[in-house]
Amino acid sequence: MTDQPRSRRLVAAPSRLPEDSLAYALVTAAGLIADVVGGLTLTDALATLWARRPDTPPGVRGAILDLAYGTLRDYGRQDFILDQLLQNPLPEPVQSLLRVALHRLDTRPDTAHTTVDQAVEAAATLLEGKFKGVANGVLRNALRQATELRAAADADMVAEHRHPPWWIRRLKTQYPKDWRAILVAGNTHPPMALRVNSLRSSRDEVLESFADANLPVRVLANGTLILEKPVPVGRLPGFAEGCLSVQDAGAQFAAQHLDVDDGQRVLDACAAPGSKTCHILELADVELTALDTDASRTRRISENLTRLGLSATVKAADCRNLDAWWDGRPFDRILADVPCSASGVVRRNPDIKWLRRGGDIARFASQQAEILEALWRVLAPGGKMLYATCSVFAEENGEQIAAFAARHPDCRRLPIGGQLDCQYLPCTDHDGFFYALLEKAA
Ligand SMILES: C[S@@+](CC[C@H](N)C(=O)[O-])C[C@H]1O[C@@H](n2cnc3c(N)ncnc32)[C@H](O)[C@@H]1O
Repeated sequence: MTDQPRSRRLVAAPSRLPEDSLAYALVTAAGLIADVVGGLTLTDALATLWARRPDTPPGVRGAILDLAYGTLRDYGRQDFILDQLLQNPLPEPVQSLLRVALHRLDTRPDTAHTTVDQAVEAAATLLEGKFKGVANGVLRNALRQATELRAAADADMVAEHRHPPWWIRRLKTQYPKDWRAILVAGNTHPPMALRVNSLRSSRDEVLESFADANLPVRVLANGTLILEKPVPVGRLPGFAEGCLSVQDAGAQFAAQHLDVDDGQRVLDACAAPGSKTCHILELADVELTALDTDASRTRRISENLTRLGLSATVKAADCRNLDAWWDGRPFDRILADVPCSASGVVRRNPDIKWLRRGGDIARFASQQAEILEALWRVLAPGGKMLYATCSVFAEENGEQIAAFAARHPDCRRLPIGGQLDCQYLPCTDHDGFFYALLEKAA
């Protein structure tokens, strides 16, 4: 995905394909991939798709999502293979249809011929069917040359690791030992992780209800429940009653590391959609202000608070603009869960790795530095601020905090689990997160 003009071009699946056919899922997923190639996030592309086709049955939605997410996880590999098979890229969305079909050939070799037939059916409905023959030829060549193509892809850095070159190089420099494991984790399917709302239920009660519902689950050291197989939230016993929330185990460390106590005044400065806000309120009886600059996303904070039976003051404001939201009373605890590259959560948002550019990291870092400066002013003497990102890049994490501490003699860094830079690398159990706890001199 190179620097393309950011455009919206969702492709409507032609109605003559039956909705429950593989061809329909392939062509619809191809439209989503073409949107991402055009610069849209997958979340936005999906929102548009479901708004246009609200009656899509759950099974069809699932098939489209699997293909779209899987294709974006593997994107670098399919483009490498298409480069070997095509003289010039085909116009969108045909090129993306081939990406999706290659992804399916790779992951479902048992149904290779069905995939090719259905992809050709799908191609017949795009751009007046002009590329049906080419699609057929390319996919059949991909099957015939599978062994050679696989070997060539394994020898190419981007095709092998399925991340952009600048990203791989950065990780190699910053994590000489772990870069490969980080990339592998970024290409896996994320687990469905849950948080128990201790105000509404106990972990034992939840475990019992899951056993009754035949939903196998395991418990991590920080209390996170990991479902063996993801299910729609509607099937989770106790979800509607506010006993549970969906939240990655790495994200659950935020409220746990903030060190909150009853009666404190707490600020969650970048709070939407409010997962960590709610977790803090489940852990302690505090007076909490939840801020977010994005007014549409602050509504999600309020919805989550209501579902879980919690309350906080929710405001839409840029936390750097103190005049817009601060009443002058300092906070005992501040969570600064700042906007970041999200490089630690690419397995959940695989479009991110292709949409980001290397230069974005410095832009995030300077925005984060501004947020830290503003929030330090509203922290009470003796108070603590937890800085958090879901990034693995040092510029946004250790380097950011080292520079901040150097600028502020009244800042003392407190260890978390024995470490000043608490970097959780993405792995089977959790996404990648960074935490640093800062105390202001009394
Ligand atoms: C990592 S997300 C927060 C996730 C949230 N803490 C949670 O756990 O649900 C970062 C958030 O920061 C918000 N944001 C970005 N810049 C901001 C600013 N200057 N002031 C307040 N919020 C900001 C974004 O709108 C986004 O919702």
